[in-house]
Amino acid sequence: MRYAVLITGPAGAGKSTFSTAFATHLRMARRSAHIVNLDPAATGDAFEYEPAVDIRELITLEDVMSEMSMGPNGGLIYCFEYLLQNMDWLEEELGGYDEDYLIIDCPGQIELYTHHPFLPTLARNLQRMGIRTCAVYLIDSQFMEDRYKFFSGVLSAMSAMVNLEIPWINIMSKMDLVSSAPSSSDTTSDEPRNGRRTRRDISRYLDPDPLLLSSARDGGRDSGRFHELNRALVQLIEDHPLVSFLPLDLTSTESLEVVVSHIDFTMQYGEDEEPKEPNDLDRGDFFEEDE
Ligand SMILES: Nc1nc2c(ncn2[C@@H]2O[C@H](COP(=O)(O)OP(=O)(O)OP(=O)(O)O)[C@@H](O)[C@H]2O)c(=O)[nH]1
Repeated sequence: MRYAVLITGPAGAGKSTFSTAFATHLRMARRSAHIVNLDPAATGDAFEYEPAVDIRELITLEDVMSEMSMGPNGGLIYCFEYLLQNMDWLEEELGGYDEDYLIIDCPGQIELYTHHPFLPTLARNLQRMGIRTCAVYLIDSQFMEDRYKFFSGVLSAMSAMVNLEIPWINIMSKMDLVSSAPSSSDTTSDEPRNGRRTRRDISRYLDPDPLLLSSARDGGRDSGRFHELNRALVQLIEDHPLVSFLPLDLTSTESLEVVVSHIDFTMQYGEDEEPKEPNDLDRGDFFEEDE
């Protein structure tokens, strides 16, 4: 059995960094892992490992922009459509990897996740090739600094999940940038105190609490029609609680291990091994000392 993890998420969410850390972790556990680069705009030194398969060997954004006189956005879409027309190239490139873990680093263009058919078609093709596939969707922990930005991230994750229809894990990346030190006594407010968030604050973002939106007090912004829009979003998230996030702190081996365990479980990696119970998997030590 071959396994593929699509590493998705908006630009700068940490996809390439996570792909490298993930590959290193699997290799240290003596598992065979390879990075597949599907970003035709990736710069030469984007990867610590040479990608085993690289879309830039088929087509690069630079060539499309210069030869077709296209801008960067149109050029990227052209590259993905070109790849879809050349799935036999990808199939051939992946053909040599049996019983391997393929870590597929996807581009950060948000259209790809919300409405473009590229990723659903790619996922169907991978499954047709007999590759068990799941996706992780990263959003940057800095989204937690602004609730409106955060909920736009939640909605983008929800939209991408619905669009892709494969097993799915949402990840809050760059948790090393978030201080989770508990404040002395008050853990009821969701506002950071002295610039530091409490663990309770963080849990309200990992399991998105729609009340964060309805309790927003941002001056004139939450009046009138904007307030109505927020209420509608709160209702949507309450009615469809599809999105929760696993925290990822790449400075902690344990945090990475927890994320990898969830990915393994989602794909039922190694069917011959003892099946894992979902309850055996927690979200690491973010809340261990809480309460
Ligand atoms: N502090 C911290 N920085 C990170 C982490 N992951 C990535 N970064 C930084 O965030 C920036 C973007 O990281 P990338 O891994 O290139 O993000 P990406 O999602 O692949 O970006 P695109 O391919 O452009 O969409 C880089 O400056 C990284 O060094 C992390 O876990 N912690």
